[in-house]
Amino acid sequence: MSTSLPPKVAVLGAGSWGTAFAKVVADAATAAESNRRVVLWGRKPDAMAQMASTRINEPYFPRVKLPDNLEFTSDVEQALHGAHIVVLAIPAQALRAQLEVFAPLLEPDAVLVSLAKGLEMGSGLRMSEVIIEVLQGNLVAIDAPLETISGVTDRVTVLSGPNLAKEIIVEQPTTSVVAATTLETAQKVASICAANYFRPYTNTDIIGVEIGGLVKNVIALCVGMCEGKQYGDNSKASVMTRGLAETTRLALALGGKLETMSGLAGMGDLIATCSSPLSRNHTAGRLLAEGIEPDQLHTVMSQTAESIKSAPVVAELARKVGVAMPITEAVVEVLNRTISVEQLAPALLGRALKSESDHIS
Ligand SMILES: NC(=O)C1=CN([C@@H]2O[C@H](COP(=O)(O)OP(=O)(O)OC[C@H]3O[C@@H](n4cnc5c(N)ncnc54)[C@H](O)[C@@H]3O)[C@@H](O)[C@H]2O)C=CC1
Ligand SMILES: O=C(CO)COP(=O)(O)O
Repeated sequence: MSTSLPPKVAVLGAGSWGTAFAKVVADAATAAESNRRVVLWGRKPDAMAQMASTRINEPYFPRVKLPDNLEFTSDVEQALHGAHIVVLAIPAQALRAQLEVFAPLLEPDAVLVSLAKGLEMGSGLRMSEVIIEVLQGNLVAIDAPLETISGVTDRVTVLSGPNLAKEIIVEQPTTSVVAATTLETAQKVASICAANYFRPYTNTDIIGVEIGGLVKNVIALCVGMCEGKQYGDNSKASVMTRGLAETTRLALALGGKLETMSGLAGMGDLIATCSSPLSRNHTAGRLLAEGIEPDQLHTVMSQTAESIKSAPVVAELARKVGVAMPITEAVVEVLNRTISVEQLAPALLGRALKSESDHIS
């Protein structure tokens, strides 16, 4: 990358979180009096042209004027040219196909930041694993040196935490976590998104941060069902707490760290998503309890609720590594229509009694 160009961040995906996060990065640049460029890319040319002229993302945040230093484009080549940090705000199941298009256009030293909270159907891979696989595949295809190929791992980072986009877009204060293989890379990413209403922490537990973020969506779906059934706070607190227990079991089995699960990407995000009517996963659960069929959810909501597709993949991964995840299994049964929402509580409460500290089941 030429040193004469200003630093540049590209945010790919102009949905709810991509737009809100691009605003965070643009505001962070202003606060730091940096000449860093921030570009938001979306796949729909008309929508991006309208955003460029009005500075408003009408379908998602019709009342929010986006910052003057945020650029908009539907031309991915233009977005990625000179970008030293590339943020991926594309839903989990679409990420691989999109990244295969983006990969040849990336700057060779670009750091990637994954915002998605899901597991890939079919492969069962976490998003950081999908990104590494695609980027390395692209480098192998062009016969890149081995150290360049293995170096990809250190350029892939994850950002997760209690980050409801609808709160962040109106600048309500929050925190988040950036995870990378090295603290140095995590700090580099944290430095471009530290705004006066957004405080990113850093750690090196990519597995824990990703598992916390994606499993809490499944738990939020279950809490949403409680909400829809008008169960009270005892029920919801029980699902959240036991949900964190099974999330922790899975994270540890995969190599994640215990302390991550009581941090922002574990407990923090779980509390935010399970408690908030703004959460799409929580909303999806409530709608199921109100009688909407699982295959109608996406149409009714018109926004991504990752747990609908990730829940069966989480359950499969847990079975593969020998971890019991009863709440996740029960949610999958509701999504498959093997049991009804009414049968969810009896199915969970009727299991054999056990010690609370039993880490196996
Ligand atoms: N909205 C939120 O509050 C937060 C969302 N996330 C995660 O961020 C990810 C993205 O979610 P949202 O932005 O909320 O979803 P969204 O449903 O608001 O937007 C998704 C965007 O991706 C675009 N898209 C869909 N398929 C695409 C494809 N094949 N290629 C390019 N673009 C495509 C859509 O056009 C849309 O603009 C999800 O994994 C979600 O779990 C994480 C934290 C907060
Ligand atoms: O991940 C989120 C908050 O941290 C957003 O949750 P939803 O995808 O359920 O809206």
